[in-house]
Formats: sequence, structure tokens, C-alpha cells
Amino acid sequence: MNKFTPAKPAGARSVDEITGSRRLRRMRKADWSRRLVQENRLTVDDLIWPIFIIDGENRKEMIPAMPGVYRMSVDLAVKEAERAAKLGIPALATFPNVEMGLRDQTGAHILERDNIINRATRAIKAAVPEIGIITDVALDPFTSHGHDGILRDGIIVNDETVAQVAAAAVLQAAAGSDIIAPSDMMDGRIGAIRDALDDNGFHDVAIMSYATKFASAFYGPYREAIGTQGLLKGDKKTYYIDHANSDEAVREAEQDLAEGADMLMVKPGLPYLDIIRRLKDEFRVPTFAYQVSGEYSMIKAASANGWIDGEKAMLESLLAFKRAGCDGILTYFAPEVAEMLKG
Ligand SMILES: NCC(=O)CCC(=O)O
Ligand SMILES: [Mg+2]
Repeated sequence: MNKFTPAKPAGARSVDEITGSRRLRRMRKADWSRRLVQENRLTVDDLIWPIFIIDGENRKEMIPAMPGVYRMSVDLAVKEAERAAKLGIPALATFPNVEMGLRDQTGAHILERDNIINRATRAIKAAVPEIGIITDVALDPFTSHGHDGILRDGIIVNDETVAQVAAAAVLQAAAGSDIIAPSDMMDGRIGAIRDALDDNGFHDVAIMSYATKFASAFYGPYREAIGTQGLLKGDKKTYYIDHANSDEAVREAEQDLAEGADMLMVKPGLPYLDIIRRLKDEFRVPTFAYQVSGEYSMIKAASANGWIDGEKAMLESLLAFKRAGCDGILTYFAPEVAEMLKG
């Protein structure tokens, strides 16, 4: 068979003529040159590790939808906090799986001084004072219906929820929380939390707003982790942002900053890199992404099936957040990636 020789019409330009000799591959030619021009880097300082807390002692439960992630009793969470601090992870974010008997229509248990979240904060702060603690004040782990607000006649009532969330934030600060991170998306909660913290002398407790939390299918495994998946009826579209919207996300972030948020968060993460970039460009404040449970589990599942290289996909996804403008990432991969970065 004759080899096919593509026709080169007379007068065709050479590649150097086409590119003007600007060859971008020049700096990609070797590992050393790629390292030299690398624009963004992931470090352990970028990581926030979300952990799940349960009652009891020496208890560790698998979460089937999140391979490698566990619910832990407070004593084991303290050990994990020690490990995280040794790895250099700056902060933990704690989420409770509250006993069913303690959940009710209004999520009143969030107002118990000694609920599991506050006990975990106290224990971790006592043992590992050098690690930052971020607590969520949303009601969903505490309500019998799994919604983030107080439910009356089929409506999530905004203002009553805000008052309860602000009161809970004060208890969390009193327990030692460094950053209050409300994830409920009620209107006015940032300002109400800031006022409540200041009125109680917690001027140094910061607020990381889940400013743009989208109504998303990617939270599925988390709902198994905190035990709300069987409880939740309907959806959260009356308070989370429609995932079709981007200008609305900017307005939410602007509002939360005006109310006193110190930091912004975008959630979920990877499908929302455009939002991260918009917020960073627009406001230039510390901006975080939450790489949520579904994002974690997709990488783990595809990797377990041999369809992708899990480690590489993990690192690529985390670096993508940095490129998009994030100052840090809440990720269930935190200890795994910290070990890798250290090694
Ligand atoms: N308030 C915290 C979350 O909703 C986390 C969601 C997830 O990881 O899917
Ligand atoms: Mg808002």
C-alpha cells in the first residue's frame, strides 16, 4: 500500500509563519520547565477537613456512600484532630449525625449547650488548641424533617430560623468555635449572627458564609452521613440558589459581605468554578469552595472501578479550585492529600 502524503498547497504557511514563532510547547518540554512556569499550587495550608461526629465512645462508623469517610465519636475525633494538626491542616469543619430521638420539628437541640457539636468543639480545642474549628449552624442535622429551617405549614420560616441560628452560633462560639459557618441560606442570617456574636463578646469569632449554596444533586452522600436522607421530603429550592443562576450568586455574596461575612464559600465546588472566579474577581475577599460529598464519591467510585486514576483526579480537582481563585477548599480528601503533599 502506498503511504498517504497530505497535499501541501503551494504558498502554504509554515508553522513558524502561522505562530509567529510563538511556540507554547517550549516551556512544557520538561518537568523542570513545567515546574518553573506553574501558576498555581496546592498546599496543605489550603485544606479544611470536614468530619462527622456521633455520640458514644470509641465509635467509628463507615458511610457506605463515602468510601474512606467515617462518623466518629468525640474521643476519636480528637485523635483525628491531632493527626490533622500534625499534618499541618489548618482547620476542621464538624458536622453531627444527631440521634433520631433528639431531632424535632424546630431543631431545638441545636440550642443545647452540650449538644454533640459543642462537646466536640470543647474536646478538640482542649486537646489540640492549634487547629481551627469551623462549625455549621444550620438546623438540618437537628430537625425531624431534614430541612435547614423551622418548618411550619409546609413553609421554611425565615426570621424565626434566623433567630435560632444566631442563638446557636453564640453557643458554638462559647464552646470554642473559631469560625461560624452558616449553611442554611436564610435571608439576614449573617447580620444576625454577627450582632449576636458581638453582643456576647465574641468579636474575634469569624463568619464564613456559605454565601452561594446551590440546590444540588451532589449532596446525596452527605445526607446519608448525617442521617437525613430518609427524612427529607421535597427539596430545598425555596432557600438554596437555583443552579441555573450566576448573577443571583453575586447578589447573595454581596449581601452577605455587607452583613458582615469575613469569608465566602461556594458550594458545591467543581461544577461551580465559574461562580468562584466571579466572586473572587468581584469582591477580592477570602473565598472557599466546598468539594461536596457527591464530588468526593464520584472520584472514589470511578477510581474503585478502575475508570480513572483516583489520586490524580483528586489532585487535579483540588488544583482547579486554586486556579479558579480559591484561597482554600473544604474537602473530604484533606487527610489523604495532606499525607501525599507531605510525602
Ligand atoms: N452543610 C454542609 C453540607 O451540606 C455538606 C454537603 C456535602 O458534603 O455534600
Ligand atoms: Mg443571604
